[in-house]
Amino acid sequence: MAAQIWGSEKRARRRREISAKIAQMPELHDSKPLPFMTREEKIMESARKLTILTEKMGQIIDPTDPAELYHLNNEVLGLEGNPMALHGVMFIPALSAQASDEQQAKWLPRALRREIIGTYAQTELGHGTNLQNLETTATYDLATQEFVLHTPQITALKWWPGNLGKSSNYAVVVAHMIIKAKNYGPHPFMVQLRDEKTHEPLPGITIGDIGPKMAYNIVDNGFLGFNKYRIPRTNLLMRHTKVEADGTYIKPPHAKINYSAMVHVRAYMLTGQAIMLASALNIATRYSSVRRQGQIDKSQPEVKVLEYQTQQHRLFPSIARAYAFQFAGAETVKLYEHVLKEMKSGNVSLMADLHALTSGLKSVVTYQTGEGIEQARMACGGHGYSMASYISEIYGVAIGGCTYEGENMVMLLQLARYLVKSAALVKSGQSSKLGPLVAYLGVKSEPTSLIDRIPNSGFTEYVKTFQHVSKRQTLKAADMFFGLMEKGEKREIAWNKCSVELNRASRLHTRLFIVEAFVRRVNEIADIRIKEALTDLLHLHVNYELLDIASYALEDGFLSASQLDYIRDQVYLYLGKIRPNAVSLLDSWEFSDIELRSVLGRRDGNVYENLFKWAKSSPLNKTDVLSSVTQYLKPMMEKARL
Ligand SMILES: CCCCC/C=C\C/C=C\C/C=C\C=C\C(=O)SCCNC(=O)CCNC(=O)[C@H](O)C(C)(C)COP(=O)(O)OP(=O)(O)OC[C@H]1O[C@@H](n2cnc3c(N)ncnc32)[C@H](O)[C@@H]1OP(=O)(O)O
Ligand SMILES: Cc1cc2nc3c(=O)[nH]c(=O)nc-3n(C[C@H](O)[C@H](O)[C@H](O)COP(=O)(O)OP(=O)(O)OC[C@H]3O[C@@H](n4cnc5c(N)ncnc54)[C@H](O)[C@@H]3O)c2cc1C
Repeated sequence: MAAQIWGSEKRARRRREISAKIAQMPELHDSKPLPFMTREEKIMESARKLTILTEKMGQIIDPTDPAELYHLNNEVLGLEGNPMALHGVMFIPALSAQASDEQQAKWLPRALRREIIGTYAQTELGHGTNLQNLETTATYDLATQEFVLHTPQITALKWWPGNLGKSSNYAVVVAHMIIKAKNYGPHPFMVQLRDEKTHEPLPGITIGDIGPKMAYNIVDNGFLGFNKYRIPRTNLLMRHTKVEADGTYIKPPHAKINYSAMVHVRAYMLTGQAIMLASALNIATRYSSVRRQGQIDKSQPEVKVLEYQTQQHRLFPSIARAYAFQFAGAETVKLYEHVLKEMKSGNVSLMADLHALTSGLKSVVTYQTGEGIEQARMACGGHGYSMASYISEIYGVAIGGCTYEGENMVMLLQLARYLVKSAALVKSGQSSKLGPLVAYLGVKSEPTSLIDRIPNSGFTEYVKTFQHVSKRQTLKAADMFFGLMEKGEKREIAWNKCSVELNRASRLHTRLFIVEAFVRRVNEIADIRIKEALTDLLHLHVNYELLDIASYALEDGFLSASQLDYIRDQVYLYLGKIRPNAVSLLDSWEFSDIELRSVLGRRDGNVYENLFKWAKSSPLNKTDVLSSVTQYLKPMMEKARL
């Protein structure tokens, strides 16, 4: 099963080997539990481990393999980020995709050797979503052949970029490029921020940390202002766009090609989200099979809380989602790598499809991951609320994904633009022009679902039902939009008035893709036992998801009330079938105790003793009487007694 999750037996084996090596290297372990550290201590601890990793990485992993690097990071540095998180996640990908060969030769080896630390600085205090209204300017000075970076007002301060505040000394900065008074829109520039020897900010740069956040507090998300700060013309990233010495602008082959670093993260973050969901579920499911509370049959002893159907209903559909996201994420990464290769050789025709797909997936996956992790926390009762469970940290990190790389509603609306264009093709009789991901929009469906009518139909009838609801909602939302425009409404106003319906279509389309990716994967599996276990999970997934969106299928009679009862019964049937495999389905992800960082989710199940040990190690317990008591509470009580 681990081979299915991680992509191959070799990958699963390598993960195990890497975890085993890390287990033997105490210098790479947290020196004390992260929740007991201050933010400064955590950053220091992370930097300490990071430098050891830079030295010893080659002994543990193949540093050129992103999957091994990701695993090493998760084990050693953890989810809360690290002082170089953005260096790998966005700085290097931005340089790789947007810098010319000559620029790459100059900067990439230095970045890869970690001679310099970089980040991606795009979002500002006043604007994050609407890139057209970013306010930082890069004005070309023809006389000196330099760009002058400037922050005209406080809202133009860069705000949020990870590791910008304290750790990075370089950044890819996105600024509006102005040449001879003409604004060419946002473009990426390579900018040195700090002196390489002293790490002091360079003159003309104002920089710092934006303060503590809901989670991710090891990352020094930062602010950055420029006061007429000059960089050479050749620091504009010039793989796709060029500016010649005389100010001549050569436009890129696709208007949005400079957005590729964002698409990179949107594609790769899906499996990251799946891992976080599976981690929280691993903790909750293990704990639920240790925790005994109450009886189902009063004549019997107390049961493990995992025996309760409500507990299974709370956890198991999310287990199915974690697998579904992992499989959909793996497919998306493959597609991304393919499109990137094509883009590098000048073919930009697949960018729109990839943008639409990753926009929808990013939104649905992060939202449902957040939901699943929060349910996992509640499933652990009181102990879930303790930082000893570590679930709250996983939650805080995971839901950051609903916001970064494009706020979820906004990204769903990006997918909706693609769906509406596709609907227009269907309406004008041009279904043959639909791309493969939306081809179903042009296919006539049966009048009613055959879900419970065709025995042994595999998952075909389910897929058809998902296709039907997605198609219907897409065409309905598109009709609403076209209808408003026909009535004379301006395009943008009509769009806004339909945007809730449009986003519903985007969610349904994305959920269909996730179901299809799961079905594709299960169909590929040769090992009978693995196939059986995953088929059970897929049954739970399709029935649970369908129940969740049933109103769309009920409103036009595609599903009947009796079919809904059938689907509900299937959910209960598969909850019971999955119960014996539940812990194994999560243990198959092979998270080590070091990686999980959870007292509650320990592999050995020795929860209570370790919770007590954890509580005793709280800094508050170093002394029996705190100074808050001697200074304030004790005098107060004494005064009251007089
Ligand atoms: C390697 C491992 C990675 C693991 C990762 C795990 C964890 C990550 C950890 C921590 C977080 C780290 C980093 C976070 C970083 C950031 O958040 S960086 C900042 C991200 N910011 C955003 O995402 C901003 C969101 N806004 C946008 O993307 C754009 O403004 C928006 C697309 C909303 C609109 O752009 P705009 O230029 O204004 O668009 P127009 O209205 O002019 O045009 C829309 C048309 O353009 C098409 N389009 C837009 N984007 C793309 C694209 N990327 N590719 C292809 N096409 C694109 C769009 O489809 C429209 O086309 P039509 O007009 O409909 O044909
Ligand atoms: C943990 C974290 C890490 C980050 N790291 C980085 C980084 O490394 N580099 C970087 O540059 N940035 C980074 N960011 C910033 C992040 O990319 C932005 O916050 C994000 O893109 C959302 O933009 P915003 O803050 O402007 O939200 P807003 O756009 O102000 O969103 C507020 C509300 O307005 C709604 N809204 C906005 N526009 C529309 C619209 N057109 N239609 C409908 N609704 C709309 C949204 O849906 C939302 O409900 C990070 C953010 C976080 C939380």
